[in-house]
Parts: sequence; structure tokens; C-alpha cells
Amino acid sequence: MRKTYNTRTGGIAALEGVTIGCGKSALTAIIGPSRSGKSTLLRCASGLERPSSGSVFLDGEELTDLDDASLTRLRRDRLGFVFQGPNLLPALDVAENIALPLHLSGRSMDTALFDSVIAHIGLADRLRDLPDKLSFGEQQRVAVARAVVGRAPVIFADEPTCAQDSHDIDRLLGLLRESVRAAGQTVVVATHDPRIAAYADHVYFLSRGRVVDELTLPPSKAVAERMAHLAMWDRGEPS
Ligand SMILES: Nc1ncnc2c1ncn2[C@@H]1O[C@H](COP(=O)(O)OP(=O)(O)OP(=O)(O)O)[C@@H](O)[C@H]1O
Repeated sequence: MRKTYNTRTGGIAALEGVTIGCGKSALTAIIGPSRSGKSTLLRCASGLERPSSGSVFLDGEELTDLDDASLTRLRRDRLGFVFQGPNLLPALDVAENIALPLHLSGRSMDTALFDSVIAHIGLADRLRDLPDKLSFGEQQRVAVARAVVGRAPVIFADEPTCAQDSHDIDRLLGLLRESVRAAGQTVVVATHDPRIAAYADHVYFLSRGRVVDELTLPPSKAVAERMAHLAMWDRGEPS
């Protein structure tokens, strides 16, 4: 897949020929420094944007062939999203925001799942609060809860641990890991955080719009070292 953004000052090649596969009922991480193309890859893979060339398949169905209405339906019914920045609806409270994807796709709430997810992210006493009463990190936790409770077969999460302390990072990644184990959800996370290593089945390393390495069941140390090298390389320092 390639993606070039056309701007007034010329083309920006965000993805320069990337091929990845994300296992079903697995947690795949796309990790790389800033501007390496992680968000672009997630947006193209989830049908939020169309690649300039190449194809995206979901369970054998080619997303890149679908018209806009079919893509919207597919995203609503089969995909869950945690955007970079929480993206909650400001007029709905926490509980209503979490329930929204289920309402939109006409599915019923699993209240036991709802209760356990809310307890897990530590927001049981904030269910009636509007998003503007929550910190950025709390809103991000609500966004992750919304994706898990929505039981979408595939969750795409862009920097879900942004603005969280290490305790909350563990809670959030643990929640996504549990959604893979218990509900068989497929999770794809874009992050610059090497701590993802402890939770991922497979890691792709992205740099300057290309996959430069990959690891299965990655040891934390190997991911942290690879990231440090990539960051130095990005800054033009010898690694
Ligand atoms: N809508 C857009 N229009 C023009 N250029 C864009 C657009 N979105 C991304 N880019 C550019 O594409 C490249 C990759 O950006 P992208 O956001 O995908 O990287 P990233 O790895 O997610 O970065 P970060 O970790 O900083 O969010 C960057 O050079 C960025 O400036």
C-alpha cells in the first residue's frame, strides 16, 4: 500500500510501499517514531482513508473496492476505533458515549461486560459525567472502553496510551489484550511506546513510511532497543 498526500507545496509520501498482515484474534502493534506513517497506515487499513495504490482486505473482503456507503456500513458494524485524541461526543455522558456504537448498529449491550470494563478502567463513578469534565487521559480510557464494549470484530487504536501514567497504560493495554483473549477481537495498535511489547503478538516497525523490521511475541528489550535505533536514525544520528 502507498499513500501520498497532495499538498499545495507538493506530494508527501506518508507510506512508501507497506505490506502487513494482522492476525485474527491477535494484537498487532505498529510501532515507529513520529511521522513514520503509523496513523496513515491505520486510517488506510480501517477504510477511513483510501490508499493512493494497493489493497486492504478484511476477512478476505477488499475494502478498497467498496463505495463510500458500503465502507461507512462496514466501519459501523465491524470496526471499532480509538482515535489519536479521544473523539467523544460532547453532549453525551460517559455511559452514553460507550453505548453509542451498539446503538448505531442496533446491537444490545452486554451489561456484565460493560460493568467489568468500567471497573477495569477506574471510571465507575464518572458514568454520568460529560466528556469536558474528564481529563484527556480519562477520555482516552472511555474511548478504549467504547471500542471493547462495542464488541467490534476489529479494533483500530491510534496511540491509546497517550496521556496515561504507567498504571493506566497497563490497565488499557491489559484491557485490549483481554478483549483479544476473551472475546476474540482483533486489535491493531499504532504507538511509539515500546511498552506495547508486553501485550503484542506481533510488532511491525515503521520508519519513514516503510516497514523496516517485525517481531513475533517480541521481548520488551528487543522492541525498546529497535525503537531507540529508529529514533536516532530518524534524527540523522548514527545508530
Ligand atoms: N492529511 C495529511 N495531509 C498532508 N500530510 C499528512 C497528512 N497526514 C499525515 N501527513 C504526513 O504524512 C507523514 C506521516 O504522518 P502520520 O501522521 O501517518 O505519522 P505518525 O507516525 O502517525 O506520526 P505521529 O506519531 O507524530 O502521529 C508525515 O510527514 C505527516 O506530516
